[in-house]
Amino acid sequence: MSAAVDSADLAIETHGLTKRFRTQVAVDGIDLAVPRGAVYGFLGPNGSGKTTTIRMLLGLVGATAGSARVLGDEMPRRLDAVLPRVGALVEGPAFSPYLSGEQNLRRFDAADRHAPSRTRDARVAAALDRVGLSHAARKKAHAYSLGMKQRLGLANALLMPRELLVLDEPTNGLDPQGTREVRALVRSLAADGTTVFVSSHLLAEVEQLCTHVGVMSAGRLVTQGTLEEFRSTGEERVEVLTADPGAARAVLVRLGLVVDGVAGTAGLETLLASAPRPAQGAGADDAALVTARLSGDSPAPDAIVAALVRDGVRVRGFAVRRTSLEQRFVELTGEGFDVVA
Ligand SMILES: Nc1ncnc2c1ncn2[C@@H]1O[C@H](COP(=O)(O)OP(=O)(O)OP(=O)(O)O)[C@@H](O)[C@H]1O
Repeated sequence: MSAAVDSADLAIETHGLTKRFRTQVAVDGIDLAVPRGAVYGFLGPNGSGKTTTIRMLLGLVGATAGSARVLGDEMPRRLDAVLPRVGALVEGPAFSPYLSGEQNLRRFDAADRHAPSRTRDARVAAALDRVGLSHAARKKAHAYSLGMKQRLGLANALLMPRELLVLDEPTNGLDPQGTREVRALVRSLAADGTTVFVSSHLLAEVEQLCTHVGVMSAGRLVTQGTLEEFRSTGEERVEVLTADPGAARAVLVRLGLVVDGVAGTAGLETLLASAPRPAQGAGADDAALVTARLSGDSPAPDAIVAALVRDGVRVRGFAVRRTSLEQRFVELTGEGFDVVA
């Protein structure tokens, strides 16, 4: 799905990246291409290999095979040059519950040999401000809500200027308010031009936040590209509710559509929900639903209806539907997605 992009324009690039645990292949030869400036949603069901990929990108675990470049440098060989430019939120940082948010950040910053102590106070204050925690800077971390803790984790990732943020399920376990806060923060960081690589098992989250998407399924990257490309690859189908399914099928075939099937009345709920109620005495009992795929050469929907009517097909309902993103994900991964926002 994705067009070739120059390596220099990529914040993350992997080739055949693989991780095997004993007999299990957790990540199976993936070729990631994350353009600089993108908000890249790394989407997949639980256990599909997202965290393992992120851990390899950050040099937290070695790859079994393949290569990875982060911000143009090979990982993990150039770890020391790369990591200072990357802010990461992988598993929540181990904050000390009895220190304040501010004290926790100072402690983490002091442990970072790239962080100048001279500017520490200002940088800690700026990071707290950035994530909206200035008011709670002196509060002990144990008194923070989950959303606040997650924002403190992001503040930690932002103590130094970063070119790339890598966030592993940043809204996992948060209540709706915390989720909104973290998403708004990610959006504002992206608006500053920071490349964001964010994993999620929530389709709605990726739709709301991301410019690009990569979909993992059982260790494989099954698709990647812009969100727009992804939306536009959904197929369009026409659905005809009719008492003359045989004649309808013949017309659709003549017009060059690929007829998927003819369903009995059991499958009609979706169409009936959006179609006008059949007139009395013309109930759906004797009707069937004929579905067919549209292609680029297919006539316009109104021409299809006209052709059906011209041939005497009694059309009781007609709809054009595009495969939803959710259906696309299910098709790609063979698994149901958690689509809760
Ligand atoms: N250290 C490990 N040892 C053995 N197997 C592992 C290890 N880490 C991960 N796995 C396995 O690799 C597969 C991928 O796990 P991973 O955590 O990368 O998936 P994920 O997409 O991030 O899922 P989740 O959202 O649940 O974290 C899983 O089957 C997991 O059990």
